[in-house]
Amino acid sequence: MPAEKSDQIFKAFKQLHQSGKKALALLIDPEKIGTESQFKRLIKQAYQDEVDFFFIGGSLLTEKNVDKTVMRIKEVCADIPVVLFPGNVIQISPLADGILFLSLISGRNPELLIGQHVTAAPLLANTKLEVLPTGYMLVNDGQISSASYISQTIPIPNNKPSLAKATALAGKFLGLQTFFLDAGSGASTPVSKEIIKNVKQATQFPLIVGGGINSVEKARNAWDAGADIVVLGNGVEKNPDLLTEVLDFMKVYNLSLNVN
Ligand SMILES: CC(C)=CCC/C(C)=C/CC/C(C)=C/CC/C(C)=C/COP(=O)(O)OP(=O)(O)O
Ligand SMILES: O=P(O)(O)OC[C@@H](O)CO
Ligand SMILES: [Mg+2]
Repeated sequence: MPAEKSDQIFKAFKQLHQSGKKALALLIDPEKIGTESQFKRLIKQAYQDEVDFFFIGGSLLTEKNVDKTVMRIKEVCADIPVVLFPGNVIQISPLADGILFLSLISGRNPELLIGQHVTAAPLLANTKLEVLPTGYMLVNDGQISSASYISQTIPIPNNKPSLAKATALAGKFLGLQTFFLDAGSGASTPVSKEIIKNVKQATQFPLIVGGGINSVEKARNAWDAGADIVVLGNGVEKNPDLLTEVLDFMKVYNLSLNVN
């Protein structure tokens, strides 16, 4: 019998989308977490600053330590959702709360549109992980990111909102219910406001935006354009104070929207 699944994470995503309240996800790369004490400090900081979600994953993870990373987060804060953001099927951990079941709809690589999913589905059915069907779109101006290289796909050009909109609409018509626009980790230019606006307006579903967001201003641009959840990865790896700065700003931003 398949394990019973909760729908708490998708409910939280929908609540954000419906209320207009903004949220932040901290992306943890299990292979870039530094020493035990540095990692504990970061997770405690995220907890105190009230981060909304932890995302865990990477384009290419070479050590099998996703389980251990989830456990170490849960030891410090059990009540913040830990969501897998997997580059492939071996990054599944039954200890997390949910999984972004990404289909790379900006690409034409069948393995990442449906292949990994067929391998993962029976495993996921036997876990309590909440499965979040997510249209994953890489958007970039030609810079090769780990995700575009590993997936061997061409991102949607950042100045072609009509292509992004058509792709997202196709994802919506296929039944996807969350969308993730990613410029790729460490991108020099984040996803454009125009693309975020178009995809949000076309899908009317929760929207996650990440890649190259390494300042309060870039986070604000993404939220202003329609992102519900902004993802921070490399920026916080380089400067943990960025997390506090962005979360402090987000609280004021949400107060100004009067949606708390
Ligand atoms: C459905 C399942 C289980 C797997 C399929 C997953 C898909 C479609 C993946 C799409 C392509 C891909 C390789 C995505 C990776 C996204 C990710 C976790 C990026 C995190 O950043 P990195 O690209 O690892 O950044 P660094 O190079 O900075 O480490
Ligand atoms: O590491 P950064 O540039 O913040 O990107 C995060 C994530 O969206 C990458 O897939
Ligand atoms: Mg990585």
